[in-house]
Amino acid sequence: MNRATTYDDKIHCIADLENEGNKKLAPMVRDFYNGGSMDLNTLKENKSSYDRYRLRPRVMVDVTEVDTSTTCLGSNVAFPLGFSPSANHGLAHPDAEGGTSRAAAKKRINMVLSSWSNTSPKVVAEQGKDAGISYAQQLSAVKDEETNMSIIRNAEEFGYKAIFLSVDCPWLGRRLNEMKNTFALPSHCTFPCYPFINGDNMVSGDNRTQYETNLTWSYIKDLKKKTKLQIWLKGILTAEDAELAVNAGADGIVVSNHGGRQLDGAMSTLDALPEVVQAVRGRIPVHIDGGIRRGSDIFKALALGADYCWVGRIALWGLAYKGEEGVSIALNILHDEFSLVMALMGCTTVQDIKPEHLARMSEDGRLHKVTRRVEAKL
Ligand SMILES: Cc1cc2nc3c(=O)[nH]c(=O)nc-3n(C[C@H](O)[C@H](O)[C@H](O)COP(=O)(O)O)c2cc1C
Ligand SMILES: CCCCC(=O)C(=O)O
Repeated sequence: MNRATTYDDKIHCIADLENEGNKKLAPMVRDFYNGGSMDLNTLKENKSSYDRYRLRPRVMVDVTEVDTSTTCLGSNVAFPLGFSPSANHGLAHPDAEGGTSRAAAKKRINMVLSSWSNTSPKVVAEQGKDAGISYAQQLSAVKDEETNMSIIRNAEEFGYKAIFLSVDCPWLGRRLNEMKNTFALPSHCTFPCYPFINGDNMVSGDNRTQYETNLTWSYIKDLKKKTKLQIWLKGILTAEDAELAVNAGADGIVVSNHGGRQLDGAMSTLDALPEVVQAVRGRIPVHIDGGIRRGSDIFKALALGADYCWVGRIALWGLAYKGEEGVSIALNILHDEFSLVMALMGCTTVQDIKPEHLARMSEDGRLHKVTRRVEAKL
């Protein structure tokens, strides 16, 4: 591909999709999707961290063929990107999670379904059954273990490959937008994983929706005995917890801060990534989400040691803009951008992407070539 592709008369990059998608949303939904907790510092840092790295391109490489494919959860995928779990796709467009899933299947990338989805896990997985992609079920463990297990049993039955346990939300973050807007769900939004909810309140006093506050490492060991599905931990930010996660038997880690919606002031995920990668030492895969908006961001995360990237809000903006088609536009943009960056960086396979492809800008504006050893020091 030598010339840039046009996708849609209004959408040429993810920033365009964010603008146009947001225009179609009611303010309460727009703020719920885009917002984070408290002062939004972590939310902003997730994005700005990517700008602290510059690319060190290598030239005079034959880039006639660039292979962006990789493997994730046992599937060969088109490029190292998938959909993070995000609640309430039905607020963006009637296509909801089914549309997101069809777009993922068309592009051949993986998807994690939120336990707070408005579409059933069965229907979501059916959309991609012929595409060879993998689905994972996200779980925010609630106090009632029967409810947790019913979600896991459904995931097993409908062919999901893994449970992504969110470990960063024993208490829900303080999201000021939801307070200011008195966030309430429209009556058409239901939660198939929590079929007993029939009102506008997602997290009530009921044990079946109250988050479990006493999750500790033994929970992972117990869970591993109860299901054959892989157990991934989503929301790890430190080397210490990465080591404990490996010891507890986690099958993978997602370096995540919940898109800046939980602990404001927490490290950005790109800043946390090197210490987690170093602690894990290749024993299990390390993935990342948060703030990824361009193909070059995916490249940077891989160069710092991530095996795969996930995006949350981009799917929501795509859905808001044009349903499933909007999500496909987003994926085509990101895939094309990533292919182009690989070519211009002199990389023809994903395995070619190395720390040496980056320089980090320090506070005094100087650039420092990245090596795994230097970067792992905080
Ligand atoms: C509207 C919204 C809802 C979310 N719901 C969930 C959820 O149900 N479970 C979860 O683990 N993470 C949830 N997340 C966090 C995402 O999985 C992901 O970590 C985050 O969106 C990544 O950041 P990004 O949006 O900058 O890509 C949600 C994020 C958003 C924006
Ligand atoms: C009640 C939690 C909703 C899903 C979630 O995790 C989020 O909005 O970030």
